[in-house]
Amino acid sequence: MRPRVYLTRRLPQAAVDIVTAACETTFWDDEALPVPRETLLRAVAEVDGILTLLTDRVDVELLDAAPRLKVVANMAVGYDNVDLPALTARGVLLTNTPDVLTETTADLVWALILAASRRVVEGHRLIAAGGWSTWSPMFMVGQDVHGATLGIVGAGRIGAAVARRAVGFGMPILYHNRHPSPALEAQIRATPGAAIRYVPNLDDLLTESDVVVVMVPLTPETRGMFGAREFALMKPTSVFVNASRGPVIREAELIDALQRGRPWAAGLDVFEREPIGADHPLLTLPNVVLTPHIGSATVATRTRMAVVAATNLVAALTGQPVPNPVNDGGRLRVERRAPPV
Ligand SMILES: NC(=O)C1=CN([C@@H]2O[C@H](COP(=O)(O)OP(=O)(O)OC[C@H]3O[C@@H](n4cnc5c(N)ncnc54)[C@H](OP(=O)(O)O)[C@@H]3O)[C@@H](O)[C@H]2O)C=CC1
Ligand SMILES: O=CC(=O)O
Repeated sequence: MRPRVYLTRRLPQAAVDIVTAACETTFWDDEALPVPRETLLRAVAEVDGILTLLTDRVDVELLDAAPRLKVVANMAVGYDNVDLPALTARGVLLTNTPDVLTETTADLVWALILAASRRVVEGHRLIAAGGWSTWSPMFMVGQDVHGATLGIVGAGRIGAAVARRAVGFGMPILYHNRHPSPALEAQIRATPGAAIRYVPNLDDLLTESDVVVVMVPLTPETRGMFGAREFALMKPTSVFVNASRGPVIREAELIDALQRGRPWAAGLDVFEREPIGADHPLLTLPNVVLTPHIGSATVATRTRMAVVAATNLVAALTGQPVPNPVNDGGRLRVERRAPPV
């Protein structure tokens, strides 16, 4: 009998085709809105696998509702929406979608760096409000990006792609991870004149950088990593960009810091509680640029992510090698299990 799966959102047809070719498939037939929790809990009762988005909470309650579940294929590289220890304890495999979104997300980080540094959105708003009267020497002046020191917190796949782009802007690069990355350093130094340095102490990176980009995963260790203390260390001319996860930042403390002018400006793609509304206090600040969690949002990349998630799901349920397992223990159990009856 073919495995049964549930897709928690309407996906690009290329991904649906992969799943339906191998599995009995039901899905939440809406592209824009997440499946309501009660519907999801009912839908997973008989399934062997689910394809989830980062808007779906995969926790003990859901696992209890899905006794046959063998695999959760998350259509994202981040998986902080999933209770990984709970999945692993039950031998349920988790997969994610790394790599295919790396360059696209790095592009968006750069959009935020440039827009926040050069007041792009503020300028647009000013014109739209009829507030542009003349050219004057210090009108709408921002901060230079070229030649500025870039500090990357979380220089993994995406952070490294951000760093590669910085070489073209002539920016010296600092990075802070738990471990240095000789591969990244070699890649950057392959360009004559390009400079990169590992900074083991986060405080040092914050005091030395002109632009700070955060690209760490959300974990117990990184939750609340940036607050009033960290912002106070930054330069009064600094630009802060977060495209990782909202809860890495203590948002109320960032708002307070931006009101005080340190950092000088911020570009944010992610928020403590998403989605945020038009009444969010960040929108009262002139020195922020906000995007609605669209780091990987291009047609090509979202299609690739859906295809990768579908491929992971099907591979796990048909005994094929799984391209992107997150928890190896779960994967082994999947392979040992008898086919679904
Ligand atoms: N805005 C958006 O739309 C998107 C957001 N994301 C977010 O970006 C995150 C990163 O993705 P990706 O680059 O592929 O992931 P990677 O795992 O490749 O990179 C994460 C980096 O963070 C570092 N890191 C992890 N924990 C810590 C810590 N406690 N302190 C300092 N550094 C740390 C890691 O290095 P080390 O292990 O040495 O510490 C690693 O270099 C995702 O988890 C997701 O949350 C991803 C895609 C799109
Ligand atoms: O935020 C997106 C992801 O892929 O993670």
